[in-house]
Amino acid sequence: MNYYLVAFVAFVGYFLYKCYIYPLYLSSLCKIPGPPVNNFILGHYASLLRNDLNEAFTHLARQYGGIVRLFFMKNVKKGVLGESIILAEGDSHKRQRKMMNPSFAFANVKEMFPVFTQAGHKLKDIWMKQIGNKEEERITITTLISKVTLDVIGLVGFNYEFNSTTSESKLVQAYSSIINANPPILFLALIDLFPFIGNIPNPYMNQFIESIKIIKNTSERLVAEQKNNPVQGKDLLSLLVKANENLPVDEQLTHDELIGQVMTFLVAGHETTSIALSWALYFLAKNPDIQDRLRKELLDVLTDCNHFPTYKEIEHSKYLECVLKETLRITPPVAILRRYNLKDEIMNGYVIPKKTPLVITIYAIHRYPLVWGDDAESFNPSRWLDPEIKSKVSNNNFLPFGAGTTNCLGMKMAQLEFKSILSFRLVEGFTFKKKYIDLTNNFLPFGAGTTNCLGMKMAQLEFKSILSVIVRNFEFRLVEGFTFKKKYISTKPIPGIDLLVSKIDY
Ligand code: HEM
Repeated sequence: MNYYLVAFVAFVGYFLYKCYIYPLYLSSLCKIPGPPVNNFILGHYASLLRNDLNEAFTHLARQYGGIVRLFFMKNVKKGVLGESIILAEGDSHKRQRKMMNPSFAFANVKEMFPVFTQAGHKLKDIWMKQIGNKEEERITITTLISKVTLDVIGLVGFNYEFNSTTSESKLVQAYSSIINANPPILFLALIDLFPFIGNIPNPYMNQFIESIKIIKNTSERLVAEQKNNPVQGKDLLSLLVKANENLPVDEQLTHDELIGQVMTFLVAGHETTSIALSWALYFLAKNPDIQDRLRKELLDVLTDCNHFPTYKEIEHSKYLECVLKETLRITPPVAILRRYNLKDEIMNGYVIPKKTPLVITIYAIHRYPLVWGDDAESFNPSRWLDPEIKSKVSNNNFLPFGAGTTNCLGMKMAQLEFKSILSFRLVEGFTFKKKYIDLTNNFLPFGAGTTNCLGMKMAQLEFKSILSVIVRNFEFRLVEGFTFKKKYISTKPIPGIDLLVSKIDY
C-alpha cells in the first residue's frame, strides 16, 4: 500500500470536510439564512469585496433579517498594533484597560482642549493661505485633516511635535502607504485563505512591512525618550508610564505592551477622527441648509474669526453635537466589530456553536429604519433633537468605543479556516463572554461594553473643536462630477474628498 497516497487522500479529505463539507452542509449554522455561496474557493469574498462592503452588509441585513450567515474569515494579527490593548483578551485586556482608564479620564481630556482648538486654527490658516485672494478654491480636504489630527495625537499622546503639516515626515508617509495601499481583492482573499502567501516577497507586503518598521521605531523612540527623560506631562504616554511605575511588577505593562499602546494611540487616535471630520464636511457641503444652520449657531458664539472657542462655547453648541452624532451614525469610522462567543448560544432561534466568528455591522445597525425612521439613509442632524428618536437611542448606546479593524488590509493574517461569519443586529439578551457587548444597542460608533473606545470623549471634543473653527470660517460646496469611494471595510474616503472652499469674510 502506498502510505504517502493514503496520507495525501486523508489530508485532502480532512481539508474538504473541515473547510467545505462541514461548514456548508453539516454545521448548525447552515440553518441561518444567507446568500448562496457561488464561489467555492473565495466564498462570499468574491461578491462582497467587489462592492462597498458596508453597503453590502446593510443590504443583506434588510434581505435576510437580523442574522445572516456568510462564508469567509480574516484574523487580525499583531502587525500595526503590536502587543496592544486592542488585540488583548481576557485578563490581559482587563489589566491593560485598568491601567489606561485614568489617562483617558475626562479631567485629563479637558486639559487637551487647547490643542484641539489650535489644530482647528492651524487648519484654518493653511486653507486661508491656499485660497488667498481667490473667491473659491478646490481643496482635497482629507489630506490636511489627516495631518492635523496626527499632529494632535502627537501632542496629546506623547507631547511630541510631528509637524506633519509643514514637513513630509516618514511617519506620515508610512501611514499613508498602509492606509492608501490598494492590493487587488484576489490577493487579499488568497492571503486570507493561505496566510503563507504573506511571507512570499511581494510589493504590497514589502511596503507594508517597511511602513510598520517606521511606526514601530517611532513608537520605541517615544517610549525611550519618556523613560530616559521623564517629563511630568499630562500626555497619554507620560501618564501611562507614571501609572505603570507605581504598580506591582506583575501588574505592570511590559516594554512591548507599552510600545503596543503607543502604536495603538497613533493608529486609533488620528485616522478615526480624521475620517469623521472629512465626512462631516462632505455632508455639510452636500446639504447647504444644514451647513448654514450650523454656521449660524457657531457665529452666535464665535463672533470674531480669530477667536479660540472655549470649552463652554463648544459644549453649549447643541446643533454641533447633533452634527457630530449624525456623522458618526451615517459613516461610523469603525464600521464593524469582530467578536466570537465563548460558549454555545441560541440567537434568534438558531444555535451558534462556541467560537463562531461574528461580525457586528455598526454601519448596518446605524441604518436600521425601525430605529432611525424612513430617512435612515439621509444626513439629518435634526433627528437628534427629535424626542421619539432620543427615546429609542439611550445614552448607553453612545458610550462604547471599539477597536479599529480596518488595519487588517494587507496585514499578515494567520489561520484561515473557511468558517462562517455572521452579521446581525438587535438580538435581545445575547451576550459575549470574551468581550461583552449588548446587542440591543442601536448606536455604537465607539463600540460597546468593556472594550469600548478609550478615546471616545477625546475624539468627540476634538471633532467639535476643529469643526467649529472650520465651519465658522469657510463655506464648503461639492465639486460637480467629483466621485470617491469608501475603502473596503472602513468608511475611509478614497482617494480623498475634494470640495470647493471659500472664505467667510466676517
Ligand atoms: C471618531 C473617532 C473614534 C472612533 C469612531 C473610535 C471607535 C472605536 C471603536 C469602534 C473601538 C472598538 C470598540 C469595541 O471593540 O467594542 C475603539 C477602540 C479603541 N479606541 Fe477608538 N475611536 C475613535 C477615536 C479614538 C481616539 C482619539 C483614541 C485615542 C488614542 C482612541 C483609542 C482607542 C483605544 C485605546 C481602543 C481600545 C479599547 C479596548 O480594547 O479596551 N480612539 N475605538
